[in-house]
Amino acid sequence: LCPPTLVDGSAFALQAYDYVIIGSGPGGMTLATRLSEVPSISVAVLEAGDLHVPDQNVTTPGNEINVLLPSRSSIHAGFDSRVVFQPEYDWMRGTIPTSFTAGRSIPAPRGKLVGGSSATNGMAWSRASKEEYAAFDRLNNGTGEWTWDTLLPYWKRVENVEANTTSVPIQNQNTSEGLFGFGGPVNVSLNKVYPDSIPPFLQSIQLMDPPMALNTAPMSGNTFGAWNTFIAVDEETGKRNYPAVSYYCPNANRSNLHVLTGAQATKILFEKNSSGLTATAVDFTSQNATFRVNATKEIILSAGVINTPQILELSGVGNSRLLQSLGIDALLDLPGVGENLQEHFYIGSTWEIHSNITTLDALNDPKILLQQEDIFNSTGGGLLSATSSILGYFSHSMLFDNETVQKLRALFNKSLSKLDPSAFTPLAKAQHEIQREWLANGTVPELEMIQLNQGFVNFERTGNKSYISTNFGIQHTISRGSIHINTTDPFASPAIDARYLTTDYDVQVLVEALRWNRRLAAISPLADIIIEQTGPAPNLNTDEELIKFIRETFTVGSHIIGTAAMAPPELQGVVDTKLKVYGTNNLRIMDISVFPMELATHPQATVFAMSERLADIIKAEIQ
Ligand SMILES: Cc1cc2nc3c(=O)[nH]c(=O)nc-3n(C[C@H](O)[C@H](O)[C@H](O)COP(=O)(O)OP(=O)(O)OC[C@H]3O[C@@H](n4cnc5c(N)ncnc54)[C@H](O)[C@@H]3O)c2cc1C
Repeated sequence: LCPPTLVDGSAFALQAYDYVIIGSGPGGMTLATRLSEVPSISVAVLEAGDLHVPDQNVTTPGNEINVLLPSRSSIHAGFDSRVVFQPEYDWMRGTIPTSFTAGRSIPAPRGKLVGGSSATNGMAWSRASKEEYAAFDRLNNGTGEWTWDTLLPYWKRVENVEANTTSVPIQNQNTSEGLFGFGGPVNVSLNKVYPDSIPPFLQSIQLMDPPMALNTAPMSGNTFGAWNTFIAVDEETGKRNYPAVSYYCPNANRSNLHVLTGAQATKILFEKNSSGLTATAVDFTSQNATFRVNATKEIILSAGVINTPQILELSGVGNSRLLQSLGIDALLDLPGVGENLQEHFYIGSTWEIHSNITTLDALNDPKILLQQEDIFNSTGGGLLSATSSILGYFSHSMLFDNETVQKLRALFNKSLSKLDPSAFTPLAKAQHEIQREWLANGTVPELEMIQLNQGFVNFERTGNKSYISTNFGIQHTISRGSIHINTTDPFASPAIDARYLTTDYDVQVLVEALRWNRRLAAISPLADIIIEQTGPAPNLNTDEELIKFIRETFTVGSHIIGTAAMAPPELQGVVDTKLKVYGTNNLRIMDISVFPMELATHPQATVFAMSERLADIIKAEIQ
């Protein structure tokens, strides 16, 4: 049970609030809840979507199963997601099609409901390596404010770990008190159900040359190896845990926390004075009418990596040349707004396996789906409780022979040197130097492997066949994209010029990953359960053939970051280390767009922890 949100925009706009937060994802809702712990301050949240509590489409893990599919009508078949890329729950954004993506618009799903994209995501709960957070710090002049060590107490504050670590495919997983939290709002657990295709897969990866190691402490800052991922799921009920149920519902009755849903912010208003711009109000639409809500202390933009740069630009904050070309009064020239877009691109391999092994493909059979819905609703278990839990992170030398490692290193440098330097921001150039070091030292993961117990690429949807797949994603790409408005209409999607697969290096890493998969499939005991590879087709072998396959079928992690990056002004950063927008007195950004660099991880846990830490920063400033 959850108290309802406010829905009447006119009543909401009559009041002024100390803090007005735009967006209720892990960035916005975590902050709103923590700030409203101080009874003397009032906090208002504007959320464009609705409150979906209760809603089985959201809370049943299996309903999200196909997050990785590029398009529901593409060559990929599968068990359609009930939330991702569904207009009731999603902003339905997509990239500009290019020849690099074989003419496809690549979906950029984003949750549009209380809880944001954490309500529609794959639930994986992980942290990146210490060295990657150190890059956050390095890019911000080494102030020591945003590191793995400064985030650890906040991860622990968010988490309520309740994982059963005994009947799992990788034993002895570390859940020690030094690393985890046990009293926080977000329930973190491990899968309860593991298809029988997992043990042969795990055995064969350890027989590869070089062998894949298993990692039983992947949350310790060393993420190398394969592991069984934690998930943001309630162990007892098997249901997704996300900011609506973890942060909003238990605190919804606070008299100083006001959450208005169905309310889309369209513009932030500023007053100009000698110390810079002061954000004073937000324009928003609710039930087809337009309103303005005043903020007396601060406005915090938490609209996510796509809509945050859009709202900044609509409000006159961004690259002044772009704003002027659209007739927008440029209040602040911040050329980094909307730039530095980074994402993880993945390529899938699928094999049909013997049908006596039950995989998640069984859910394609409507009768089995109904049975599993009953099982899930009565026990919180069954196939619908299972996520793709076996994953891992690797440097090139952990997967490939020395010749390939050297080839990829050389290609990184060659690809960079071929590019027009003016196409990159100073921040991107600084990131590339860090990436060059990481490649040379092999100390940071370059690829993620996700194992899926279902068909994923070119498989038939018969319901009586079983498949196993892997999905390999490049973690630190050379390419950088952008998100900018091309109209002053706040209801139009901004243009997402993602530039995926525009450099030879980014593509070749995925080619090598496909070849690694071919080698894996020949190793018993995995080889013994495989009938045939269904994607990529066995006759695709040359680089050229595999690159065509990659462009036609690659998917993304939905881990876009960086479009309002935390970085110094000389690198064209947008926010400082207190997440305040340069040139403003009181506009902050708290969402994933502030990540200064892509992390080799599933990012939601870091967004929650950063928001928890920002709440402490703001509370300290109030006193
Ligand atoms: C399909 C998918 C799968 C993913 N899988 C995983 C995973 O398994 N593990 C993981 O760690 N991460 C995953 N992620 C990423 C993770 O969910 C996001 O990184 C995280 O939710 C980002 O949080 P945020 O607060 O920055 O933004 P969001 O969660 O996107 O929240 C932004 C909120 O702002 C609202 N909003 C936007 N514009 C406006 C406006 N103009 N007015 C009012 N409200 C507005 C939105 O409706 C939304 O509620 C996935 C993401 C997606 C989309």
